[in-house]
Amino acid sequence: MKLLSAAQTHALDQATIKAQNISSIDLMERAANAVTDWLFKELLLDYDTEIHVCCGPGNNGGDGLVVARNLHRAGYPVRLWLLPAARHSADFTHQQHQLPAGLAVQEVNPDKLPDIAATAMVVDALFGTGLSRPLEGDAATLVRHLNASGATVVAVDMPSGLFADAPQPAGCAVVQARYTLSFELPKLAFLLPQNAGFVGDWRLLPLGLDAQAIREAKTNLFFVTADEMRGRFPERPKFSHKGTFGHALLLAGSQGKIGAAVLATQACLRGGVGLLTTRVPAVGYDILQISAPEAMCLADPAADFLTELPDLAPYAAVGIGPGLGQQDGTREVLRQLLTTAEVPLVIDADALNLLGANPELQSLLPPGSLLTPHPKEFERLVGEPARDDYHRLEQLRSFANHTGCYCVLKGAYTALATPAGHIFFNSTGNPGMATGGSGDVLTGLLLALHADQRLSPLDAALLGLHAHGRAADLALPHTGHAGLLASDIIRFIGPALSELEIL
Ligand SMILES: NC(=O)C1=CN([C@@H]2O[C@H](COP(=O)(O)OP(=O)(O)OC[C@H]3O[C@@H](n4cnc5c(N)ncnc54)[C@H](OP(=O)(O)O)[C@@H]3O)[C@@H](O)[C@H]2O)[C@H](O)CC1
Ligand SMILES: [K+]
Repeated sequence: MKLLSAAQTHALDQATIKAQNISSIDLMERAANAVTDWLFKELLLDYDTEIHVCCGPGNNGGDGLVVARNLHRAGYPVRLWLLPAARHSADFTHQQHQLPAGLAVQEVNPDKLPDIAATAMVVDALFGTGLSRPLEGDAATLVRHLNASGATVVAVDMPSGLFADAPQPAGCAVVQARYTLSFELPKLAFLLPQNAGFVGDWRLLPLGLDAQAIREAKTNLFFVTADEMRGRFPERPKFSHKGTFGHALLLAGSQGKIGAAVLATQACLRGGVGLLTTRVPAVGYDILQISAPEAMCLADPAADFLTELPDLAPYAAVGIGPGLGQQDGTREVLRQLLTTAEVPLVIDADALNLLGANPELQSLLPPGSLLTPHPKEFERLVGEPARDDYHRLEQLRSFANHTGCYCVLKGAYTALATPAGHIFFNSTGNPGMATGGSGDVLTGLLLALHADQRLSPLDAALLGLHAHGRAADLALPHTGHAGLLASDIIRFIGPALSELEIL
């Protein structure tokens, strides 16, 4: 799915109106009816629920007027609040004239704000994609009042005060929605951790936007859905053999962190690799052989950390990082790998920290490699803290661009930046994954997919991110969030990948 800017969203509305030969009022009715249907279906409102609908002066407010009308007609006791404004949009004014006589309408008085019970439901239709500056004055006062009420706030299209595609200054008033009901395509703002407290759970409602206009809209930001991933993992041909799926090499583990090597090894095996050799320091040999008998184990001559790079000739892809430690000897293994590898590399964890601590190594990164930092590792890699999540995305894009590598930024919506400047947000996964070892599992899985000769580096990365989150989602009913372990994710890699084989 494309992520479009506020300006592009507006253009898409106009294109839809033209292509479908409808009026802007028709589109507003569709939007507001979809919101009302959702409220009826998902919130199961009682007829005595206190409902407040707060409307701003533009078309977001117009949507709110139609929602209030619908709720009133359905027999709910709705109170409608209008924000004082010098000008209103034409469609707002049109909808204001359609309000039924019995519906209570009041202008918001900042000196006597509405009484809102904590058990009430508030529909926030103050501002949407037309927000042109941070909220202040009456609008900010009302928003702070809504947030303090403790009521369940359902935002129409956007939590009011939040920009769709740019940061807002710290401390300015933004609605803290429990739900945000947006239309057809998500907004970039929904995917960034800094906005989680405003957006709440977001949903996309159908609006019937013009498919051709969506296809033609230019963007380098994408939200990757399950529908888009389905069928992208090729089924195994009947006459395949283990060579078809590649022989991978994993460099991992150090004294006290052999578990990371085990997890990455098991995940790589479950990711369908043809053959896997794992290189661990000697201390890990027995552990690995016992816990992952399907993998070959190549022990380093040193006991506690890696000091020698094996001959790379047999391998289709190499992964490095889980539990590696940052010893000088291991740094030299990384340096040698970066200068000699001619196959795709997957670089994680301490290998990233070594790249951060030794920036001269970064110029050796073979183009096309995949790096998988979490935000702290990414900060060490680029050597500069980000101002906010939007700035961090720009840093990510620029890093991928100047190194020619694919770079992940792990999070609730893990982002993948490509050398060409695209950013793909993953849609699977859950908070149970915030636990030690889940990154090691991702590395192992990504390594398996990079060794598979049938997949491009981009598809391998997208499939791996999707399947990793999906495996955790499949594990969740068995474990709950708190009880989810990295090894539970491994158990469900197979089923998660199978889902992606079928169109
Ligand atoms: N496809 C769709 O998604 C559809 C969306 N619809 C809804 O329409 C809104 C966008 O409507 P728009 O009228 O463009 O914008 P808003 O309603 O968000 O706000 C515009 C008015 O608000 C004023 N404004 C902007 N910022 C502030 C501020 N900080 N303080 C006070 N007033 C502000 C703005 O005035 P300007 O001075 O900036 O001109 C406008 O008066 C979208 O979000 C959906 O909810 C349609 O219903 C159809 C389909
Ligand atoms: K809103």
